[in-house]
Amino acid sequence: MTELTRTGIEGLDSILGGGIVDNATVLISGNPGTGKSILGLQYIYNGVQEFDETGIYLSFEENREDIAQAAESIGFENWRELVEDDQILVYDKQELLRHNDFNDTLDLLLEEFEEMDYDRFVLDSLTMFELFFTDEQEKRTYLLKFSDILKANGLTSLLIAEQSAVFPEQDIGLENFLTDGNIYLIQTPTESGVNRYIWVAKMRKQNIETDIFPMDITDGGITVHERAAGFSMMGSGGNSPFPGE
Ligand SMILES: Nc1ncnc2c1ncn2[C@@H]1O[C@H](COP(=O)(O)OP(=O)(O)OP(=O)(O)O)[C@@H](O)[C@H]1O
Repeated sequence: MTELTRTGIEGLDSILGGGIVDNATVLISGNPGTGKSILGLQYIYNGVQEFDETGIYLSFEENREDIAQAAESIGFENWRELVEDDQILVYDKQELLRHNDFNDTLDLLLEEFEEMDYDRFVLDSLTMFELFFTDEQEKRTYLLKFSDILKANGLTSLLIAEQSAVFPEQDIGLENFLTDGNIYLIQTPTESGVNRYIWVAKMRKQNIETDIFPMDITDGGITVHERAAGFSMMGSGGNSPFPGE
């Protein structure tokens, strides 16, 4: 039987058919503010708190203090303790961008991963790869190497990408072809705030629900409601049904 890594996010695991297949690499995409970082933090935090699994959180976007504050503000009050205890390993932007050579930094990281025994991995975000690798072939080769090493080290990974929900057949970044799964976070403006949605568009080897489901972000993080939102990305003539997408 396939072993699954549960996200522990209410509603999401059942949409995923139980969780994410162990050692898979899943792309989490969405516009700014859609909840990608919160999903990443929650995945790592739940792993430790609920499933006794360790996690690596790697951020090119924020420093260690910002990450801890974000975790605390969403209700993960013992985040710092878990980091001090090495149950969560954080690499922040200051550490990652310390070396002049991005390639060297990545190689050093991958070497370190090979000596570690962690279960979960989050990268926030892939934008750094876009900035660094101007050559598509080079980027593709590197991303394949990166994802192979994550898998070989038993890490079940979420890679965060700044991109809106689009059709898989359309203009879509190369990294979509290198991952085992694609999850999109979507928000639409309302008079009083935003409506939030999650769409599991692809998950290799898993029987997933491909409807779009509403979700909320509250204290405690993301909750997914298992009542489909009543629209789909399929058959809308190439245009996203979401205003603002
Ligand atoms: N405690 C909370 N209750 C409700 N909403 C919250 C809470 N904390 C954060 N949010 C909402 O979560 C969203 C931010 O989520 P997050 O930072 O994960 O987004 P993101 O997709 O990673 O954005 P970016 O790409 O800009 O980093 C904001 O819209 C904010 O309003």
